Amino acid sequence: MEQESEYLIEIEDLHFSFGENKVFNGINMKIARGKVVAILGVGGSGKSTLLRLIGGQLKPDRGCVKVDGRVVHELDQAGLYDMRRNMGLMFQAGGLFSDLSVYDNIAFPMRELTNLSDQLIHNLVLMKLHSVGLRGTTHLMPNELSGGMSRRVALARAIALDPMLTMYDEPFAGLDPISLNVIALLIRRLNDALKATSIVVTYDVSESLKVVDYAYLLHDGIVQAEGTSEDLLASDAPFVVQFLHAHPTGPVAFHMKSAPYTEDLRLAP
Ligand SMILES: Nc1ncnc2c1ncn2[C@@H]1O[C@H](COP(=O)(O)OP(=O)(O)OP(=O)(O)O)[C@@H](O)[C@H]1O
Repeated sequence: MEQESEYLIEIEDLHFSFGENKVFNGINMKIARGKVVAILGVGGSGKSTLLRLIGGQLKPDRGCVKVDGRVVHELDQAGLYDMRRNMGLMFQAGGLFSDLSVYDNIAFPMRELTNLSDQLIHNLVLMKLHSVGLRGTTHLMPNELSGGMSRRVALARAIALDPMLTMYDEPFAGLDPISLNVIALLIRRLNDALKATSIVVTYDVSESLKVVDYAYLLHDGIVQAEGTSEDLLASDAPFVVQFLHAHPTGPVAFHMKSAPYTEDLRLAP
């Protein structure tokens, strides 16, 4: 029997463009099973695009993403379905269904993707809500929750089917510092309790580095730096220093790539 790799995700020489816009120019990553890994980068550096390549919603131009040993872009429909069933995704700002109660939001993936009985679903929904500290909110509608609470419900929904991989896209965006801390610790705790693997995509460096095992810094289509939180915090590489300490000047330019200003102005009517 083939031996299981230590790595759940292996990304090899990944190239990807949206038309002329080259988002990845040869990315390599290895994400070990059981770990919580941060993908860090400024807005537009391709973090969400990377999640879509891992989930098989996009296909690489070159290179590949392997999940659990299988090349994602070579999977057929059944293979993709099977893989996605084992992935939990928490979108930016939670993405709860606004017309479903908290209970029904969490039951939704169980009803859609399993044949579990209503009784079992009931118990599982309560267990998931209990794990995020919100068992008392089953009857509430999303618009009755605070930002931090709705993020916790979204987290419970992301882990509804005990996924082998949970991907969090900007889980901290728009939260107050206490809620943010609660979510970060929950991501860590749930990952360890489920013996799962998690990817956290975020620009929130300080919060994520407190709870992750490893982090990758994306910029200009490549991995600019990687390492444990300790490695990155101790690094004196200019890019890492600028990014970690949010300096407005340094290798990360304020302006997006564009034609020279004078040329652009001349084009104006
Ligand atoms: N569907 C799309 N079609 C065309 N271009 C896209 C599409 N989605 C993203 N892009 C472009 O790809 C690049 C990477 O975007 P992406 O959303 O992955 O970055 P990000 O790091 O997640 O940004 P943010 O933190 O702001 O969400 C950007 O230049 C963006 O404009």
